[in-house]
Amino acid sequence: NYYSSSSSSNQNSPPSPPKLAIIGHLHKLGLYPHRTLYSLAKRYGPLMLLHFGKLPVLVVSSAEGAREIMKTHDRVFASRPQSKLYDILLYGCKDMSTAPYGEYWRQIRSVSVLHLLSVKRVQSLGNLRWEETAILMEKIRHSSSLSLPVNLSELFSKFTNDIICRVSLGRKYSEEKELKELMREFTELLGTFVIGDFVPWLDWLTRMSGVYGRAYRVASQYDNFLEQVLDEHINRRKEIDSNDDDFVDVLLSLQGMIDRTAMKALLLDMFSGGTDTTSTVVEWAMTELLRHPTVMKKLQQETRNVVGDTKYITEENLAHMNYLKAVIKETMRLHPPIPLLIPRESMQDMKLEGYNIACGTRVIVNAWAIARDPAYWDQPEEFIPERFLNSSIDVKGNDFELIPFGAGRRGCPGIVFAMAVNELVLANLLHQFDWRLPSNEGNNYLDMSETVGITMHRKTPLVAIATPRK
Ligand code: HEM
Repeated sequence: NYYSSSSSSNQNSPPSPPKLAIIGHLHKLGLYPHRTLYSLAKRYGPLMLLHFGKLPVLVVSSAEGAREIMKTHDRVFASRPQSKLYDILLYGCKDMSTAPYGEYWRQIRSVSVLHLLSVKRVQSLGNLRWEETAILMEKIRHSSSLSLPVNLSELFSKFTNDIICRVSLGRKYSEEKELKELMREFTELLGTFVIGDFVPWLDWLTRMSGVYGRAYRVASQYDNFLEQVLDEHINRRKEIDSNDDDFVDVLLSLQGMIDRTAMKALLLDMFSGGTDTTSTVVEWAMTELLRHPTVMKKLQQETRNVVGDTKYITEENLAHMNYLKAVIKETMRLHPPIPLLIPRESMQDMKLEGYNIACGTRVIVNAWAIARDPAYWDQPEEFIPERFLNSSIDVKGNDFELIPFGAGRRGCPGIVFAMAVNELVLANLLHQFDWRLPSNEGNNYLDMSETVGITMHRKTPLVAIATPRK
């Protein structure tokens, strides 16, 4: 018998499904871990203990549980699990998102929050967002004038990548094919599952597969690129005294507070944390709007009410668009870009709701499951933005039934940045164009399959036809 039985009584651990001898519960994860873990949680409860290899993993699937982890005991659960692949790709986990809890993390986080991602800093990037949004709208107008369908997934991905590149590095790199390929490979590697992290003696399987070799190559190529960017900026800074500093300029001005490796690692965070996440929100929002024409009409009505016949929506206009905000929240409820958030790790033995949780336990919060739990949401599977109109629930990490950005001291520091982009682009897409699917089969035929890497996006690209609004 390869299975050992449920260990709910084991030293008073949380309930646990039967597991296999060596790999524990790893075989249970399947292609869509957020879905399989949700099904398991329905059976074993909102605090469930799994084992990945020998490693204990606490899976949290209720808002109350999430509050315990990310608020009540936030400090205990404020570390991140280490992985050999992250070590290779992220300068020995010198970036913010994978750095273990401690003085180094605290320092780079406070520097970034203050200088790179603050409300003031994000506001100062308004012109840049505006220019890139205008370019995106122009591309759509062009396709529309030729009666061509628009590949929205591709456009959104390029749009957010261009914004992040301009903001962080000072210019776009999307025409540089090699770099684009490098970024794609980097993201793919970050999302790769490595068995050796859980069952060390099976690490040879990963080595054999060539993943580590690829990671070393990608890390070295990326390092060359970032070194070049840093040098270019240092030389340029000597020549001109520019007012529109990009992130690299800001980081260089902080020399002494952070070193060169930290700078490069933080730049990698911007790409891995900021690009795909932001574009998938717009991608899923447009998907849901195409499936719900009445919601789309209502949103278009709102933009009309606010700006009338004026062609563009500006950032000042957004403050008056409550329905737009509700549409974005509802999109993030049903399609959180990182459905299982980024895992945490506990730093001491403790008791949680009567259960013993050992130091070093990995914690997965299933934000996807919580956001569709009928205990908190009416008609949870339906896309109904109206539910947010007379509600104070927000995505900022205070309402634990909706935590697409996580919460607490390790919660996402890019939230203001991401929301500013999402709101502006979605408002303009709807204000400037009418949208329909290319086929005449009706909106219910729109493929809703997901893929999961680091982020959860559409499996097939979203293609739609735009007509400029009169
Ligand atoms: C819609 C867009 C985004 C979503 C859904 C998102 C989601 C998340 C989530 C779930 C976490 C983990 C939170 C936790 O452990 O509690 C996180 C962390 C992080 N995010 Fe975001 N993010 C987004 C955009 C951005 C942007 C635009 C940036 C930067 C430009 C960014 C940078 C980071 C960083 C650096 C961390 C690690 C923080 C730490 O460990 O201290 N994110 N994000």
